[in-house]
Amino acid sequence: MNNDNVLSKDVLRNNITFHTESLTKDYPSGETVVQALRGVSLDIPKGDMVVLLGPSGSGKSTFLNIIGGLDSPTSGEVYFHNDRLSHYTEQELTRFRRYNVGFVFQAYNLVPSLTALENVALVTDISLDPMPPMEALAAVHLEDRARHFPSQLSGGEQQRVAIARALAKRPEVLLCDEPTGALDSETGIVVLKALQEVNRTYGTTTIIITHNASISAMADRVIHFADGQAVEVQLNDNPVSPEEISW
Ligand SMILES: Nc1ncnc2c1ncn2[C@@H]1O[C@H](COP(=O)(O)OP(=O)(O)OP(=O)(O)O)[C@@H](O)[C@H]1O
Repeated sequence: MNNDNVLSKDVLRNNITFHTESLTKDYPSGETVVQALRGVSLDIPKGDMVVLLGPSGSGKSTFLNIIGGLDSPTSGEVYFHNDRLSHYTEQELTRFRRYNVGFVFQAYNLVPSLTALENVALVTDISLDPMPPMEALAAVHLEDRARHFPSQLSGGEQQRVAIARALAKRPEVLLCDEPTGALDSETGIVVLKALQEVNRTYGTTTIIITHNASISAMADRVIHFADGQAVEVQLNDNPVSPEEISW
């Protein structure tokens, strides 16, 4: 990393995990271009539970992928604290993801031939200061399923293993793209409860994309996307527990 990637001292943002400025992302599509993001400027404070809401195609996943270092913007800036991700090389992005970001997707992406514990341990092998895999499973209340294979676990349990795997490297950030998208409401609530507990216990900044507006009741901050822009940010002083959400 060179000095160009460090924000100047007068705007140091220790309590802001992500800061974006006029972020755009264009995808070529045949003869035309899809403008997936059209100038997104946001702050995501450290430790917040954030929900991203918005219609299909409004740019939520594109935004998440860019702040998570999986993709690069066409223009604009992304800072992770004082580090300018938008100018990182591929190698720097890989290191950023490895040490700072846990991803949870709608598909659990567990290795079928490994037990729950072994799936979590895969990640701790390449981390700087990992959690013991059993501790990560305990954080999502799955100690008693540690020796089970994915096929022996329910969908909700598999998603909780995926959360444990993301958590085990002690990331500052958990980025979750439709984590309950494949689950029924009862199971979805258990998964959201696991995410809320992780956020509160470890202070992990947690960003959840969902189509389900009722989930926003558990967030500290709700960001509404429409047509490639963040059109509204709502702050919630009294986030509820997932059990209180009417689905
Ligand atoms: N890799 C890509 N190549 C081309 N177009 C893309 C690519 N990724 C996203 N897009 C387009 O960018 C726009 C925003 O997509 P994005 O997936 O960010 O929206 P979203 O709000 O997450 O939608 P959903 O809720 O359906 O997942 C869409 O029009 C989409 O088709």
